[in-house]
Amino acid sequence: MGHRRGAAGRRGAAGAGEGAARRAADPGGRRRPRPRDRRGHRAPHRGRARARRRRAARAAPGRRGRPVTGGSSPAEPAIRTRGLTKRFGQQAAVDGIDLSVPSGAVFGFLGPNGSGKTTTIRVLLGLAAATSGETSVLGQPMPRALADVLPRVGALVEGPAFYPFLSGTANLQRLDAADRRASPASRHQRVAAALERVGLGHAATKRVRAYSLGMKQRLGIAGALLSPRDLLVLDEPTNGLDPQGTREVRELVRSLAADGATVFVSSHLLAEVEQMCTHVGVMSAGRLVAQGTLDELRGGGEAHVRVRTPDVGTARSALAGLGLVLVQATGAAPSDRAADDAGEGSRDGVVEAVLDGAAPPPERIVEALVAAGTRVRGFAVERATLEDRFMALTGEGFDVVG
Ligand SMILES: Nc1ncnc2c1ncn2[C@@H]1O[C@H](COP(=O)(O)OP(=O)(O)OP(=O)(O)O)[C@@H](O)[C@H]1O
Repeated sequence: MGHRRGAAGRRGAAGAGEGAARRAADPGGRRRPRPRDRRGHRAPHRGRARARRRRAARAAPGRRGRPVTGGSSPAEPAIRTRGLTKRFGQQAAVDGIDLSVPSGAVFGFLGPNGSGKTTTIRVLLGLAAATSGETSVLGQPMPRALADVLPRVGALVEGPAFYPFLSGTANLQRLDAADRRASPASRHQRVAAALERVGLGHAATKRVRAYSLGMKQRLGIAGALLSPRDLLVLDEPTNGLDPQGTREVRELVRSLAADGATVFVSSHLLAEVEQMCTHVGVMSAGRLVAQGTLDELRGGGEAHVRVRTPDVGTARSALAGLGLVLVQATGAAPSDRAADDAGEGSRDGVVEAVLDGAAPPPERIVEALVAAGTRVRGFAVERATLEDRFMALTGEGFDVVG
């Protein structure tokens, strides 16, 4: 169960806070100032951004809400790595991972503490250099295309840090002012829109020290949304939140994806990932041990058939006769029909077998059991839960509370 670490701990451990997240979200403007016109004013980017938005809208006409800005094909993964490795001395914190995050997915990056999630995110955002391997983000090679890609990526890494004595609006205005590409003339609208988007419009003038943790986290996400983004990278956005705050952030994350952005969200909470994600990648000790849609991962678990009967021996023979591999047979073996007939009753036992692709359908199995003389008192086809599956993959438990 829980190995939760507080937001302050996270900041301390990774040695970066708002500055890093902000740089991650927006380094292009700082590193590559826009050219100036004859009067010394910076050339506006608005026309280019509009053109990009129009292209994106044509590429993904079904999407609603805030337009995406990207030029990458929808079929192209939003994030792809090949053999990505990050070593700290002898330790491989990330060990040759091949990650593929489909465009438009809400991708849950799940793993126990210390499994390499934050390190991967830091490499993806150019906050740390990979030791080896290849990475592309929004269809462009990283870190080569960092300056082009990062303005299209909103990030919340290491938890948000704000001035507690300033209002939500004043904090976001300061953040926006640090973005050299952002026009001061439209700052007010941008900040108001971002606050509305995360449901903080009503608390815009309130000082941040009076915000709940969930509100602070949503303010952090608002900071990542000050300009349109194609990809949002959120590192444990519900860490340390109470159930209400967790619910608020979870709903927000789902709605961001509905707007058309790809959302890459790390978590050590299985239930959280199940509730808000369409896809999942599972990290264990630096390795990516599984990835796919939630259904694919669920389907990856073996299905079993469980029969409750007093006729354990008969059931075993019938299932074996159908070619099923028995995994357990417990209880009232051998069959004691005589005891039953004498009104003494017989104890039920359980016979369980693996249901692989070659197995007959459940109704045929029941038929065969009954034909063999098994008194079937219970019959179930059970598939491994995601939790069973992840336990098997990682050898560790996950927090299951949301
Ligand atoms: N700067 C660093 N120097 C040395 N080791 C590091 C550094 N950053 C991370 N590590 C180590 O790399 C491993 C992976 O850490 P990482 O923070 O990526 O895991 P995580 O899955 O994000 O865990 P958490 O959920 O606790 O943040 C850990 O063993 C950690 O101690």
